[in-house]
Amino acid sequence: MKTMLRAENLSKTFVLHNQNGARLAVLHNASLQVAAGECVVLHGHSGSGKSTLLRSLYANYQPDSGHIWVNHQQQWVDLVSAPARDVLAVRRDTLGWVSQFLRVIPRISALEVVMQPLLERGVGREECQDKASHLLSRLNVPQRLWQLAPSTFSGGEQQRVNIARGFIAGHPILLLDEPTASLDSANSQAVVGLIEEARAGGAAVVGIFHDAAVRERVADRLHVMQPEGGETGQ
Ligand SMILES: Nc1ncnc2c1ncn2[C@@H]1O[C@H](COP(=O)(O)OP(=O)(O)OP(=O)(O)O)[C@@H](O)[C@H]1O
Repeated sequence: MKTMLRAENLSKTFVLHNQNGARLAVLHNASLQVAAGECVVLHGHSGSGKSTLLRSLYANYQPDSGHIWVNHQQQWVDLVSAPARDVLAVRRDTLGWVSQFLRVIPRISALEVVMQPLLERGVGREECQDKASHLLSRLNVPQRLWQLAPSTFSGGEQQRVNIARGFIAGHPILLLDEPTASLDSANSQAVVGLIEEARAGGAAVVGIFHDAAVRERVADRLHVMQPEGGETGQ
């Protein structure tokens, strides 16, 4: 199967400058490969570095060493050393991200928030709107909310807008940070359905899922984080 994402020997130590320079070694030579059509779930105790690894894969955190190779339009790009404009291009076309929380933009409607990643690719408004409506319906976001800004939505409603936004562009690689954390079981099932479809369509998925039932259903493989600040592959 085609490899889409290859992280090699990632190390990350946080230095807390405002706390006497305390150092927290979180990742030590973490390596991970994900193929098209595969879902790898990061697994380990609280504080073992799952979010740190996932954020590094999205280039939100800069590792101290190592490489993050992304198969971007048939070319390998190393996110650790790529210039910012290349990171943005990879995020627009190849690497999708669903965070735990929606970053709400005042006065922008839920529909518009969901459409944004596709609009940025130059897709026509009508098609974006159709896809956004379809996703919001699947995720049970009531139509009366679609034209409203999500700032007043419940936590679960905001999260479902966030998930619709994360899935709309059909990115070939998807990074999912606890996408079902604030959802009830019916809505979790809807998200699981989206993940399964994305995977069947060839997406490479890396995720964190605290819900064991969701994890067992979506994971092809677990990537076990090594306790005590170290970390190993699979
Ligand atoms: N931005 C940061 N600055 C300093 N320390 C951080 C930062 N982000 C994470 N850490 C530390 O790194 C360690 C790993 O955190 P991380 O959030 O990656 O763990 P996790 O496995 O995702 O945990 P959980 O399952 O509880 O969400 C923790 O000890 C945390 O305090």
